[in-house]
Amino acid sequence: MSESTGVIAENLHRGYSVGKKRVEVLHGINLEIQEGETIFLCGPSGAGKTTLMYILAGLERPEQGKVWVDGIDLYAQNRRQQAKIRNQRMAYVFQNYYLMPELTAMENVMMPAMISGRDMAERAKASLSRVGLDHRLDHLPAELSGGEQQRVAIARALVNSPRIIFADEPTGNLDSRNGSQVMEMLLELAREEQTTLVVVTHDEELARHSDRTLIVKDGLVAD
Ligand SMILES: Nc1ncnc2c1ncn2[C@@H]1O[C@H](COP(=O)(O)OP(=O)(O)OP(=O)(O)O)[C@@H](O)[C@H]1O
Repeated sequence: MSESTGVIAENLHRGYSVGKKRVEVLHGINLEIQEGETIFLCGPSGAGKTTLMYILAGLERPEQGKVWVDGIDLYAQNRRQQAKIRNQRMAYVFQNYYLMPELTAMENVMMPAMISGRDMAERAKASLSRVGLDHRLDHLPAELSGGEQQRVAIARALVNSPRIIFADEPTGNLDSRNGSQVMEMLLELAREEQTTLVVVTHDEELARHSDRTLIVKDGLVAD
């Protein structure tokens, strides 16, 4: 445990073996994300943006290197402790929303609150209200537009007041108007809550919103 807050990556290496072939993706990445910062990870397709984000987010173990989250050495923790850190401090927004199809908007947003055992319904309602979906509480995902589904996913991400939100191509399935709206909403809410926000996108135009943009290329990152 160290005194620092935010996310620190030290010398991250990750590659994949497919059959006899080996692909080296990350070649020793070092970076520091301050608490409350909005950071975009950009770069060409296949450069390793998602791989890097998953490692920072506790979703994929690096082959070498360390990730510190609020001073905790993430991958030195056992699986249960890692799950607890993810549930208490982190939230995720994905390109495909990953809503449970058989649950209503309200029930989807209540899910992480149930896991962490807090008062569910009020928090879920408040969170959906913040993304402008008070009138869609009882709709199933299939009864919502793409933009609305992503707003439910954002409400779900916010419900436990996470320290860090990781968003992987959050506007990738939306047209440009809906995409901008969703991105602006995510940025505004993260700023209001002083939540650290890490966004992966190949759309450098969106990166104008960030405090800092890092380009992932050739296995390394550059400002
Ligand atoms: N599980 C896996 N097994 C084998 N190779 C993988 C695996 N996951 C990723 N890769 C390879 O690692 C490289 C980086 O993938 P990654 O998804 O991190 O890139 P990206 O920068 O997010 O790309 P995009 O913008 O196209 O989504 C790619 O060449 C991909 O084929």
